Amino acid sequence: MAELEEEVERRQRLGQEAAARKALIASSYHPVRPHVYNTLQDEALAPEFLAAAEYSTSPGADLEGLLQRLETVSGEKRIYRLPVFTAPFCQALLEELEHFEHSDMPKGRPNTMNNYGVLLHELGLDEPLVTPLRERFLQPLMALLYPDCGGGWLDSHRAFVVKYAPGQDRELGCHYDNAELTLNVALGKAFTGGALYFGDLFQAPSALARPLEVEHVVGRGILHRGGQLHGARPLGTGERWNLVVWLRASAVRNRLCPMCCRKPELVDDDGFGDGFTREEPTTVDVCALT
Ligand SMILES: O=C(O)CCC(=O)C(=O)O
Ligand SMILES: [Fe+2]
Repeated sequence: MAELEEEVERRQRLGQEAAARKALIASSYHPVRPHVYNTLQDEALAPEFLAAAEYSTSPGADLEGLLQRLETVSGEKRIYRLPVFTAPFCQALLEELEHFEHSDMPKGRPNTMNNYGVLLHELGLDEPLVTPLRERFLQPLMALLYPDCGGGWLDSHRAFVVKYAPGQDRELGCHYDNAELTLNVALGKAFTGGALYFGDLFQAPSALARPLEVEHVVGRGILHRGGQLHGARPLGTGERWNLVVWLRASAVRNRLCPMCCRKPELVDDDGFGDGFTREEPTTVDVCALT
């Protein structure tokens, strides 16, 4: 019980501590690649990603059409892949993240599983980079790929970079994400090993029976459901930096917490917290439209 109470208190402090780190970083951190802080421009995005997102917002777009514009890694597991950022943008973002990692700024770690890497929100990269990426590009794609998982109702996210290197974290245990949907983009550097493996949805019996191995390809992003069991194999050589965006739809998680599968009991928090809301997002009653 003491351990549990301590963990509850730790979690209750997270929001405030993150806000304090964010404020300090905003006032004293000097970026090395300031242009990654500019509002996301189409030039930063891979042509394939732009084309898939543009198709998804066009009238009459459907799943079949979108599937022609991205790679289906597993139809059965509904795992997809496509280039997300241009190589120069991946490089610039990586340089910025590495510069931050080497700075003496305070660092909140991505989650309970990763000891290295950074939270993009604390770095001030949510507003210019991740929020536009979610709203303008990921939402239309996800609405077609995963309409049943809140893909069309994404209203918050938790974005972080995970880093694997010799002498640091080298692998990631099997888990499911605190997210309805996840984007995982390999930013670099050069590395061997570190493939992702995917089982079934975590609720399924023997969900890890025959895992599917998926190699990371630098510049490409993997899309999957948050509840799909997965982990990362040990890094062989080099360093691996990946941008992970846990995408959340309050319309889905307000009904059922994706971690414990129960009706959530909410506690006030700063910012987006874990993506739950007290109010339902305004929805359009399509049956009332005539
Ligand atoms: O190491 C990876 O690429 C996977 C990271 C991941 O699954 C997570 O942070 O939720
Ligand atoms: Fe994950």
